[in-house]
Amino acid sequence: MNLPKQVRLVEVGPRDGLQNEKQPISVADKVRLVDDLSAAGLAYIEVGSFVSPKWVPQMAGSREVFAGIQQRPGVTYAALTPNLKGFEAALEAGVKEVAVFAAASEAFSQKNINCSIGESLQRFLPLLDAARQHGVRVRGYVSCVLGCPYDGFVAPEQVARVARDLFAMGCYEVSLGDTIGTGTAGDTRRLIEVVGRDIPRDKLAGHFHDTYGQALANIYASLLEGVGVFDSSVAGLGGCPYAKGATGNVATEDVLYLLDGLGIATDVDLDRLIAAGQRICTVLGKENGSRVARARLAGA
Ligand SMILES: CC(C)(COP(=O)([O-])OP(=O)([O-])OC[C@H]1O[C@@H](n2cnc3c(N)ncnc32)[C@H](O)[C@@H]1OP(=O)([O-])[O-])[C@@H](O)C(=O)NCCC(=O)NCCSC(=O)C[C@@](C)(O)CC(=O)[O-]
Repeated sequence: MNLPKQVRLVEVGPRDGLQNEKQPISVADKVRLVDDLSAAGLAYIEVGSFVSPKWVPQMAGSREVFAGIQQRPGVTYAALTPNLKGFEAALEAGVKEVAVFAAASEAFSQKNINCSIGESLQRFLPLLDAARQHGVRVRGYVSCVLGCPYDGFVAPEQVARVARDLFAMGCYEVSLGDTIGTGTAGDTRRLIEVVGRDIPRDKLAGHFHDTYGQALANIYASLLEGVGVFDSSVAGLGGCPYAKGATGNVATEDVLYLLDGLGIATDVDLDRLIAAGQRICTVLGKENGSRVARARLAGA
């Protein structure tokens, strides 16, 4: 087995995990979550997004969250920005790394950011220029890489075109999002094979929602294909406001357990992570979405 020796985890819980919550979550609770995650050893945390508050009300306090967190050395605290306006707001909040997000399906692009794929890419150009000027790194996302809630099947070649454009315009890494979590390990390997013709595999990341319970299998398939960066969400929090029925991202605790079993070390303390996940679940009044956390908390 030729697995990557190191894996980088991108913790998206405070953003992807919380953006869909209907109940108000205080800035203090969001700050506590981010601080708990960094204390557990996660080195990359997506803290929030600078998007229209009419579209995603839960992320409206992102500026305050950035102001409240304890920034630990060596940890990247990132934000989602859909356009120059969002980028400028992020910059004002002191954000040092942002992510732009496109989709591989036209219908999802319209529902999520109210424009076509082509228009979204045009919007990102001035953002990437501004980011270069300010020394801000930009990550790219492609949604619906293994299926779209509106258009159904999405061809890997279409994903590859969008990913290639994001990479060519300066995104240092492209995260491939299985937004609705329908993809299988076979689909994942084919996708990486196609996208990997244009983009080095060490510049790709996997972002698997676990709606159909395939996320860990898809991560393993990605590892076999040489991808070594994965997005995950503590306690499996989340869903997507524009993908009905989608559950959260794969739980970070479950990914750690998988990696540990493969002999791939991370610097994350699983017990502290489980405590962080359980705390936010208590705040939200939700069951913990991590099977590993549930098992450990039950004494298994
Ligand atoms: C992109 C827009 C803004 C277009 O929305 P729009 O309505 O077409 O924008 P607009 O340019 O016409 O502006 C309309 C209003 O929004 C304001 N506005 C404009 N931009 C901003 C901004 N950045 N921040 C704050 N406000 C903004 C603007 O100032 C104006 O305010 P008004 O004059 O009406 O008071 C909107 O559709 C939007 O904010 N969408 C965000 C959707 C979102 O956050 N989705 C979830 C994240 S993506 C995701 O979860 C998938 C991912 C990444 O995890 C991977 C995966 O799983 O697939």
